[in-house]
Amino acid sequence: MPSFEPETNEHQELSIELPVRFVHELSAAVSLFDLLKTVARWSQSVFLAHRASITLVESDTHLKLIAMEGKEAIPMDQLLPIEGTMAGRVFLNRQAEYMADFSMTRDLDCMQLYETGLKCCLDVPLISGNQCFGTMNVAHEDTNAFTLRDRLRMQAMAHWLAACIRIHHQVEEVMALSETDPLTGVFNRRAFSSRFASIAKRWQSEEVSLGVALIDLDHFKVVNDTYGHEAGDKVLVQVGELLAKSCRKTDLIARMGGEEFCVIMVDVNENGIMAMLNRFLDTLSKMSVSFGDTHISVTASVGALLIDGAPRDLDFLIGQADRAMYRAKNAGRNRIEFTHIY
Ligand SMILES: Nc1nc2c(ncn2[C@@H]2O[C@H](COP(=O)(O)OP(=O)(O)OP(=O)(O)O)[C@@H](O)[C@H]2O)c(=O)[nH]1
Repeated sequence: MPSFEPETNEHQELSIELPVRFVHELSAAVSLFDLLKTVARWSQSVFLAHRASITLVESDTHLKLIAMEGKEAIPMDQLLPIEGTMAGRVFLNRQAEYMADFSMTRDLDCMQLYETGLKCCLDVPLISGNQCFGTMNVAHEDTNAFTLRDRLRMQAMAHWLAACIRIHHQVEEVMALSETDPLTGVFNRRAFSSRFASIAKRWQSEEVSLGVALIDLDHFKVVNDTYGHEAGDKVLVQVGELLAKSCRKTDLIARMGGEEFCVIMVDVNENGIMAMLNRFLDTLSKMSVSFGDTHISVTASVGALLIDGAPRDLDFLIGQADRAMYRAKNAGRNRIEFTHIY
């Protein structure tokens, strides 16, 4: 495999000329995916390549093809193993590689490119700070089609792209934190309202039924007063975990505040709602939270709704569920009060 000579000051002075339309399209990209697609598309023309692609790390063992332009030599849904591929090696070693002639290659990805008539490729790592996020790749139908200058230009683009990916990940982390209840890990009330807005759209357009359950722990003040606030926190964490286990993956679960949780279920019926909630209450009443030498048990009261008719706003639903939940409290707690709204 031919390697490039080391960078010199002269190389550092190299400039990259980018088509103005490329820069305009970059500024129009509204998501990371858009940005990667735009870069792949333009790198094909900037480097006069027959194929350009971008991979991002998917797991300890695989890269994922995220954007591709030109020859579809490797299917988009195929995960690339890090072991045994040139892209994987570039990712692991964090160093650009140039395969000038595929006829001798033993790398799985290069062999796949070779089968479709491509003869050489240039891969550079996407590095920002101390992290490598994946690789940028261009391939050509002629052997030895890329130059050192191409590598330096592509590496510079990859550094810039990696910085964008890094910032995107940081924004995602901050957003996840701002949406999560720090104690239990379920959504907080703010996230609940914004996620409900998108559920409401589906509710409106597909006319599916909606289930709501407001779950309030019983006599939780006694738990705090008897065992302390820390013990109460531990109970809340385990209730959140049990609720997440009891619900479907598609259900929206949030801690509304204090010892109150809410679940929104799309496309459900009365039997489904009641079966889930009964299972939850039953497991909860048998659950024992250990705290030091003590074991704490709690129960909950639930106000449940099924709405079959026209969509309603969130305040109305919470108000109705709250009323049903208080009926459950007044009727002796550890039970469900159900209301069907047509
Ligand atoms: N440990 C802990 N306690 C909390 C938290 N948020 C609210 N609480 C407590 O939850 C308790 C709620 O008490 P109440 O509103 O009187 O309700 P309750 O004792 O559960 O009684 P009922 O709802 O009528 O069954 C209060 O003692 C709050 O301090 C929290 O984050 N951690």
